[in-house]
Amino acid sequence: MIALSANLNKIALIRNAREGNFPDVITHGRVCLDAGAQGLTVHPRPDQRHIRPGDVRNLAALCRERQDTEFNVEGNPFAKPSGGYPGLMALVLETLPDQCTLVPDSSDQLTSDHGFNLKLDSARLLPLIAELKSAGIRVSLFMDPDLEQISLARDVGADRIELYTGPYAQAASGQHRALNDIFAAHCAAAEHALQLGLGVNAGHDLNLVNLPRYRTLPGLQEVSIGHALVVDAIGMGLENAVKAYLDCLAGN
Ligand SMILES: CC(=O)[C@@H](O)[C@H](O)COP(=O)(O)O
Ligand SMILES: NCC(=O)COP(=O)(O)O
Repeated sequence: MIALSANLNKIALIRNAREGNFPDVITHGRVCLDAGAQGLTVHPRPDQRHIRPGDVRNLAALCRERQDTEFNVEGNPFAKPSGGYPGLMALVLETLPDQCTLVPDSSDQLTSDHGFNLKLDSARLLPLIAELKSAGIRVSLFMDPDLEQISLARDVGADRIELYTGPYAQAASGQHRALNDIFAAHCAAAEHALQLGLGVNAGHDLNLVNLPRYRTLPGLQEVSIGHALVVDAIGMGLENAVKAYLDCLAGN
């Protein structure tokens, strides 16, 4: 069974558009879990454009009180603390999520748009990954489907990789020839990761149109989906949107 981890970034983005706490991120996280999502994902960024440190703390408590629910916190471990943002490592070691997905985003990026270059970052990542794992946190690295880089992910001690599916999603909305090539590259990357003993997650711009094919990726364990999930929820409601993604992942 492929786990659905609902990303709540965009709920927080709407909340931050006004003073106050409406919509309440925790309430909508609970709706996702009650609808059957196996976990929640957030990506607290230094500029706190959406998820804030308090959201991470509150969602960690929500997920802890529920059986078989995973909390996944994403972010760049090298981003400097600023304002009320304590830094990813401090926030994750304080809240102890089930999984931490390290992402090489710079602070000024609109969104995540590439995986790690471990030829450059391995030395800096090694001690951080060791520290997270010693705290009992599963570590996933946000990666492009590059076999050499995925081998380095194993070498630096990652438990899983998260395949960046942005280019796949772009191809799925355009010319199909590129889509076949890109999906084949993702399948080869997943097979390579599995042979190395790495788990395989995936995410970014997955939606109800491109997920039916992507769910056939060899050994896929978890997808984290937020942007399209929240857009779909505008039309069908959040509970129904979560159930639609779960049905899609189940092959219905
Ligand atoms: C790493 C990734 O692809 C997403 O998890 C990320 O959370 C997207 O961030 P925004 O929601 O800020 O675009
Ligand atoms: N890691 C991907 C994620 O959490 C959500 O990405 P998106 O669905 O908001 O593009």
